[in-house]
Amino acid sequence: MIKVTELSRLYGGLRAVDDVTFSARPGRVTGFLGPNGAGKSTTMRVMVGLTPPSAGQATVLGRRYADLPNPGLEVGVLLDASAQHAGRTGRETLRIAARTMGLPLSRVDEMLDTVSLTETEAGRRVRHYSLGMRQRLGIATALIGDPEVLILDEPANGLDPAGIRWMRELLRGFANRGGTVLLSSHLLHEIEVIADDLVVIGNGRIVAQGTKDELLASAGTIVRAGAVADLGSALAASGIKVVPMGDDGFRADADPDEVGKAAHAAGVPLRELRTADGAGLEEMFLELTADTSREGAAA
Ligand SMILES: Nc1ncnc2c1ncn2[C@@H]1O[C@H](COP(=O)(O)OP(=O)(O)OP(=O)(O)O)[C@@H](O)[C@H]1O
Repeated sequence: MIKVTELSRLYGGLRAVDDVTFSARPGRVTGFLGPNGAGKSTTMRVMVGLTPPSAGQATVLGRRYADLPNPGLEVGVLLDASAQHAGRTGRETLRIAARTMGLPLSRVDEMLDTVSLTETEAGRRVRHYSLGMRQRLGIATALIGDPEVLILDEPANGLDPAGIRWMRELLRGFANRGGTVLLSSHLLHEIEVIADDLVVIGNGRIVAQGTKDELLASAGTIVRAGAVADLGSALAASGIKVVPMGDDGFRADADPDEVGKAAHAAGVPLRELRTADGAGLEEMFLELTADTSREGAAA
């Protein structure tokens, strides 16, 4: 369990993290989603004691990270795969992690196997690793202490499609065994396929949170018609809020039944009527973060 309570972190006048509250629960993968500069990394750095909060707190398994006696046995962390010591081999990196945590060195081979780094690759220096290999090594280091909680910042960066699928299955298995996973991403589709719960952040503030299913359900209905102006009037007359989609339709804040009835009552023939589901999450993400993303601000 990870709990973040009324957390703020200021850099000079900038509120990088602004009164953020959420939790990540055991048995679930929680996706921490937001555009560049939203405050994801800062929040995660506070969680693992690398950055002090300006206000509020973050606890892992009921305690501040700094108060965990042997944190690697409870929380696996991967914040920046490129920050690993470039002069060490993969195997050395894992041996040091195992020694620091007081683990048998047999864990090193187990972890190399888990993340599919070969014997030869494990013998190479990290400076010669690709980003994807560094991510695998970082995940191996995070998992070596057999922790209950995983905190991963953009773990899919640099992984090829097969690597992304592998990681997805690994994290799913971890959560299914009762583990807590928090992973950040600015890649909506990556998060959408893996996460059970979502926390969306923009400009340091939480803009939406809930189960993925709840957020998808609240994404509304896609509706299109040849007579798009008439459709707009019909929906407005029924008190249904809409956002334009393309030049012939809307995303409506209502379920398809209501939208269909409103169009039917006004005699507007429809081209399309469906729940927004998967496609809606992207739109919701862009909408929720429109005030906060660079593109939104520029627009
Ligand atoms: N040490 C620091 N000093 C000053 N400003 C900082 C520092 N660390 C982060 N910031 C600022 O805080 C804000 C949030 O940054 P953060 O790295 O947490 O965002 P992020 O959501 O992880 O973004 P990305 O997806 O690009 O990694 C940004 O405006 C960033 O410039």
